[in-house]
Amino acid sequence: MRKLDLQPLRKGYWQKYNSSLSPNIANNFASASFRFAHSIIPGLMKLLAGRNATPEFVQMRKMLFNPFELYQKGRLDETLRGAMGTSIQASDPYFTDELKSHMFEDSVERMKQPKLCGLDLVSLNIQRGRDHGLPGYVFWREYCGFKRLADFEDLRQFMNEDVLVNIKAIYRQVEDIDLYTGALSEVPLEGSILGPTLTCLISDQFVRLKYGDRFWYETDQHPVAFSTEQLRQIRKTSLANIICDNADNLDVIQPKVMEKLGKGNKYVNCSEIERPNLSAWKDDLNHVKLFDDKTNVRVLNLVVG
Ligand code: HEM
Repeated sequence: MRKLDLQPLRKGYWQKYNSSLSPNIANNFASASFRFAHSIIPGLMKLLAGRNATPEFVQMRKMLFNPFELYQKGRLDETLRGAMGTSIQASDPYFTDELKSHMFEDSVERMKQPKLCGLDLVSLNIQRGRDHGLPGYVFWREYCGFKRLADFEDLRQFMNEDVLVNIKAIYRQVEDIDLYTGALSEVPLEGSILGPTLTCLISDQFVRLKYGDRFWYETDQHPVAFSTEQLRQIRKTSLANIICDNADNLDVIQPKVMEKLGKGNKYVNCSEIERPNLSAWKDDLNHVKLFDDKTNVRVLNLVVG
């Protein structure tokens, strides 16, 4: 993130907009690479009634297409508390059965349709890559600048034995391996949850989304640029403040929501979390000159009256 300058700035404008880069979403990103996150989803959703309460767990199949649960008193806050206190699963080629065998199973029943078996998200992902015409894993490794793979033995350097056994049992040749299967089977890089191919393809997308975006919020290009004061206020926004402001009655939160509670990330009161002050966006009608200052006021009165 730091090397590619993907971190938000703490102050000032970001001046690396590049009009020759396309911020479009790449086919590989939507049909395979960014779906890696399906592997880190836990099968049970945690609900926490209070910070010291005993957690309750609900199978994911019961929650998909079921927002009605959240309408019950206290349920929204229990869900948010539970989600903030849940760690991700390992990013690997293994998935919860809730997504592999039971996806949307209960929602069909709720719609009073005859009971069907659930869907398999992993098969859908692999199939989606194929019907979008994605070349195989071997192609994408080369695309990322890695050495061309000649056979299954070449996979040993970056895949574990158990994974390799499965891959060899399913695919006839190394060129047949789907991008989704191959990329998720790589051992993650040190300090990361992604292997080399996913790191390459996902960072390519994020670089283009930022560098190729003429409206990037930190741009200094007029007329789209925010004022320095507006930017200062935007930088006070955090996921913690958004959750506090939108929950029903959440009293405390960890400031770094996506990180575990602990030293350096202890509960603080929602009222103590910094928030942006929106007065930096207040219009000063005296500056909107239609003819002169006097007529401006009269025109507005006419419209209102
Ligand atoms: C409970 C959580 C989730 C469920 C049940 C879910 C389910 C799905 C389903 C059913 C599809 C369409 C599959 C197809 O027919 O091609 C899909 C697509 C996708 N998912 Fe997920 N997903 C979840 C979470 C996530 C997360 C956390 C990420 C990434 C951070 C993600 C990334 C994607 C992407 C990039 C697509 C393709 C979107 C597109 O091209 O329009 N999903 N997901």
